[in-house]
Amino acid sequence: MQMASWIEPFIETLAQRGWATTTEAFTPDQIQALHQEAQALDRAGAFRPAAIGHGTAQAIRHDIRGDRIYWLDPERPTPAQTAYWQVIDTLRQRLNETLFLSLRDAEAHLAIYPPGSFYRRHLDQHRGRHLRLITLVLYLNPHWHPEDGGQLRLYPDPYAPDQGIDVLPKGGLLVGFRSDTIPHEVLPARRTRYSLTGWLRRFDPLALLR
Ligand SMILES: O=C(O)CCC(=O)C(=O)O
Ligand SMILES: [Fe+2]
Repeated sequence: MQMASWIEPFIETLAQRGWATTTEAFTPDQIQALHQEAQALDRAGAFRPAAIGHGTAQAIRHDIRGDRIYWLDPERPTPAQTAYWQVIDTLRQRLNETLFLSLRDAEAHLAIYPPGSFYRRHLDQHRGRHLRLITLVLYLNPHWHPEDGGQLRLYPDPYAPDQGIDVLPKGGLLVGFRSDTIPHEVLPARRTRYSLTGWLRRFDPLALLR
């Protein structure tokens, strides 16, 4: 199979400036299928309020993070999720080959931000745990406009830490950025905002002890 043409420039840009976007990773049909799945799962009550922190320090804090989430089970993918994992895995392998990363696996959750909700500025690595290296956010929102809010604001420049770059969460857009170095936030959404967020993780030596 020929390598999808978006992958090489996406990885090169990600390596150079720490973040990259593409609209070519998924077809409109794939995005629509994932969006419908998210809505059906939500109607079935499958989403849970997202917590902050890790382990026993977990807490629900709507003043920090107001989305609800549904973790995908990579062992039991739906057809729409199979297509998603294939793209994520191709990207993971290609990142390993070109940047000599040792990305071992991925985890991903669907997220729904109801109107008025947001996620304050943060990094995607949990304190004391450095497994997540690359964050990949795929947006599932048809017809999203600037007045709908919900922008992802990235702060990629350590020398201008408050200079943000806004990304509109339009359906079909995939954003990748370094989980360890790029602070980011989700601005308040004015419509229900759908996304599928994945993290590429390196090998966890502690897993051998469990
Ligand atoms: O949905 C987004 O644009 C980013 C979400 C995020 O930062 C996270 O889930 O850690
Ligand atoms: Fe994040």
